[in-house]
Amino acid sequence: MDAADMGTDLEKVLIPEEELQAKIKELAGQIDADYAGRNLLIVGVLKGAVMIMADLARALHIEVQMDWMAVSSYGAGTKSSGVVRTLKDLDTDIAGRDVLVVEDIIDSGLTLSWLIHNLRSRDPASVEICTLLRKPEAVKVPIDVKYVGFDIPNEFVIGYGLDYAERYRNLPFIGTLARHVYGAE
Ligand SMILES: O=P(O)(O)OC[C@H]1O[C@H](OP(=O)(O)OP(=O)(O)O)[C@H](O)[C@@H]1O
Ligand SMILES: Nc1nc2[nH]cnc2c(=O)[nH]1
Ligand SMILES: [Mg+2]
Repeated sequence: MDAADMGTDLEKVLIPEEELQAKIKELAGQIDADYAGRNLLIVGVLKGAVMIMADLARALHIEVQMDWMAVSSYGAGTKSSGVVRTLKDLDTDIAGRDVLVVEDIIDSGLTLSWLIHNLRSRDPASVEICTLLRKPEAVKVPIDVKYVGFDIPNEFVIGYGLDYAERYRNLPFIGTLARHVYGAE
């Protein structure tokens, strides 16, 4: 799916595909350097982080293991409920492991602050965060993030894993939606 397939639903492209891919290579270079000689587990947060996990993992030169958690704090729309639920836990025992949580976006920070707290209670050697996007103006819970792709304005974005009511995850860029798509919300 691309901009042309969206008709009038697309308001604007915020971060084009080439910029995303260049940034992911840059992040991978930093992670390669920081975790050289270690045994890193990267943890993707379903479903939004699927694209960044897939591209980041392939851009890394170090060997990593991959696991997934599914947590949800958002309903069908654009507002966080503030209540985080575990929908799928890790398959891996992370005690003593170096863990890097990979996320698509930090908005309020509620999802990751809950998740990091949850993972730290399992006695890992280290837990760090890599997020493709962050909204500095929206953050309600400050979070220590080691790797950030882009700081973006406080707008609801879609594409590259990020959905609106489960739509538009399969766009290769980050964009914003035209007002008419949200309807009466
Ligand atoms: O910082 P926050 O305000 O908590 O928002 C960020 C989280 O919200 C989205 O996930 P969502 O819960 O919508 O599920 P999804 O990844 O399956 O789309 C996004 O992928 C992050 O995980
Ligand atoms: N699609 C999408 N999901 C989010 N979850 C938290 N913030 C956002 C956002 O801006 N877009
Ligand atoms: Mg998510």
